[in-house]
Amino acid sequence: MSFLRSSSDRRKSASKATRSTVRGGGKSKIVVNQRLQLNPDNNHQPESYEDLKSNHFGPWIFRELEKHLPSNMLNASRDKKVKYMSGILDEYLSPAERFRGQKQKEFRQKIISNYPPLHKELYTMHPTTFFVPEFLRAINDNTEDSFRRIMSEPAPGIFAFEMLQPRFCELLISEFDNFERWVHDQKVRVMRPNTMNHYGAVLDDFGFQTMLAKLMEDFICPLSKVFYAETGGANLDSHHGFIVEYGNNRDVDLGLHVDDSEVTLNVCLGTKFSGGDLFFRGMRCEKHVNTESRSEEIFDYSHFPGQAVLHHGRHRHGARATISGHRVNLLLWCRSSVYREIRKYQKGFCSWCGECKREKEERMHTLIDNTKLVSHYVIFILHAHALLSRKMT
Ligand SMILES: O=C(O)CCC(=O)C(=O)O
Ligand SMILES: [Fe+2]
Repeated sequence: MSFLRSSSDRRKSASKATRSTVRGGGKSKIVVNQRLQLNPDNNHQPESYEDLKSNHFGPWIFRELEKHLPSNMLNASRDKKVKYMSGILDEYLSPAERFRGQKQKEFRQKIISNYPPLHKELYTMHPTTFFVPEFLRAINDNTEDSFRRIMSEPAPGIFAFEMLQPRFCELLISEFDNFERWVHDQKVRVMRPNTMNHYGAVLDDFGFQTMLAKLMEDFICPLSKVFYAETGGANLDSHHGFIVEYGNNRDVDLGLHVDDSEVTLNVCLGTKFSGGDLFFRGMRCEKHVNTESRSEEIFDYSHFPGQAVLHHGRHRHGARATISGHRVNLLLWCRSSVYREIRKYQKGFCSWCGECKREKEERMHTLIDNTKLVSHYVIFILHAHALLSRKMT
């Protein structure tokens, strides 16, 4: 999903949303539809859209867009505003995206209206029962110092901290098991979390969308604004939340990959297992995703239940084989449509990609070497010239 799509699409949609051409008497004139105001009303307090079940647009986009509504819409009912804004936002989607979105919505609605949850209390955010007190305190204090007090940064850009209460982890695994049993008994076909995990489930598909949106908005965004501001973390606006599962008759390991996310939260839920270490191999842009790692980029990490790891989605990583037991993790891929749009227009070296940095350094060295060579040559010529002119006099 991307909020603003390719440049030509965007231009087309934007002009559709703001003005239309009326032909009459051989002349054409522009009629302003007033669907949005160019300048936001910053004094207006937008509604909360946390619970919105939009497949494409996060609550953040609706909140920002609300400030651009025409004045007669600003105080309309929330439902009316949602309908109005969805109508405008949908113009930014391709027919294929709209179709996929509609299918996904129907699929989710079907599951949600039939699946009986086992632990209803998990489906709405209860910070004090979900999180350990130290994590909550750090988020409430909301400063880089308070975050760093509870986090370690064992390798650049990778943060580890205790996050979830043991009881919450237990209940989430039990809810996931219950869902798996239901899927099996009802012979429902479900989507797996991604192309690489063949087990596990998408939490957003069976009722967790609102809770996970809140998890991202209130508990991950404060961290990502500080630690990943330059790489999309400043404006995360959608998520993909899922469970992965390894062990006997399940996935064994996960090969080296990058996530479809700007920021990834990976929390180990349990249970008892050996092996399953995470391994990291440095950040790479799209162009350099398959290049070699440098020794300083190689980093392995042992995860334990309740422990969270936060990393950039383009930080290459994987999970080693789970040798024994059952390993279950909660993954939240957090995305920024604004950042993705900006990236499309960025050319040349990428400041965070290890290979771009290496290429840049190499070019700098070549440039310096060439400059040195030229200056040596110039000095040599000057000397020779001086010598010759001395001899001639
Ligand atoms: O198994 C893990 O902990 C890693 C999972 C992961 O990287 C992913 O699903 O994207
Ligand atoms: Fe991953």
